[in-house]
Amino acid sequence: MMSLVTFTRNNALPLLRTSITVRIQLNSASLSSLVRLEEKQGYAVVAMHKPPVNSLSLEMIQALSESLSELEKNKCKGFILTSACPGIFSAGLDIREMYQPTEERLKEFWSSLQTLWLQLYGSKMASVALINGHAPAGGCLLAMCCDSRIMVNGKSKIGLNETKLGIVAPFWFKDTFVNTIGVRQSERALQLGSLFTPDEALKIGLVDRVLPDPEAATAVAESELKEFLQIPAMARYLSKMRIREAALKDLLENREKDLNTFVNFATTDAVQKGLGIYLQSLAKKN
Ligand SMILES: CC/C=C\C/C=C\CCC/C=C/CC(=O)SCCNC(=O)CCNC(=O)[C@H](O)C(C)(C)COP(=O)(O)OP(=O)(O)OC[C@H]1O[C@@H](n2cnc3c(N)ncnc32)[C@H](O)[C@@H]1OP(=O)(O)O
Repeated sequence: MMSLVTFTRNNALPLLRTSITVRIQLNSASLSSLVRLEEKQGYAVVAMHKPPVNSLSLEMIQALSESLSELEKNKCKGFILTSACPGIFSAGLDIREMYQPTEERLKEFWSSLQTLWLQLYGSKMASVALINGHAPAGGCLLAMCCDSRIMVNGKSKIGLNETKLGIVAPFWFKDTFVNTIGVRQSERALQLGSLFTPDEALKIGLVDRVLPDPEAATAVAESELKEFLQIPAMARYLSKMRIREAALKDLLENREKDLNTFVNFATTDAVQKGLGIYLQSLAKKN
């Protein structure tokens, strides 16, 4: 099967004062076609490609994890996380993974998501989310794990809308949200399941910049990442950890408990009924 992973190589010069030449030798053959990796000068672009909406299925989550591991293995210093599906960053968790699941797959799904979050939120690499479309729930979580968020203006929305589906954002989603926009805004938005327009998101600090079109947003994402990469890497990473380490530690110490809570909660009749109705409403739209 042809791999959709695109990989262009060039003679990269180091961007980091503290780094040696950043040369990413991606093992594209072993990577999934769900994520496109592209090498740029001293950083990488990680583009989700699971049409139509980049929903985070088990395979997609694992593909993202593998891509990050590949970058780490190659001593990549930074990356831009974006989407190769027009108008969509990510529709969040694939709801079909949670609806009428087998227990075995549901556990693997959640455990893989925990791993991805630990990897992304605790990453030594600098990262910028280039949010070029809708980013509800898990999509918003991915963006919040990055060090900076650049959003393209338009009709897309971003936020943690879990309550609208009758489900509850886990504590580590909440921690990430609170660390990004603060306690009061989080408390309100989590309860209401608010989805924000780019300008609203900018106002509450959920995104850092809003640009009128994808080209302008890409240019700003690149310059933003370069700014992060110019800071001595260890100092930058340890400063990030000052904010994030408590949340990371909390999940690391409570992984099993969180997994059981999720499985028990997701498989209740009420949640299954709610997810079924939500899936139908998405299908009816079309
Ligand atoms: C006590 C508590 C303890 C523990 C917690 C326990 C459990 C809770 C875990 C909670 C975590 C949840 C995080 C999540 O991410 S939940 C997912 C939330 N996502 C959404 O609500 C987004 C839904 N989708 C949309 O709103 C739109 O699709 C979107 C705006 C993204 C794009 O709109 P567009 O018009 O462009 O596309 P659509 O026609 O709507 O969709 C195209 C097809 O894609 C399917 N689809 C969309 N989203 C999803 C999804 N998230 N999962 C699976 N499938 C999805 C949609 O049905 C269409 O399919 P077809 O009709 O073409 O077959």
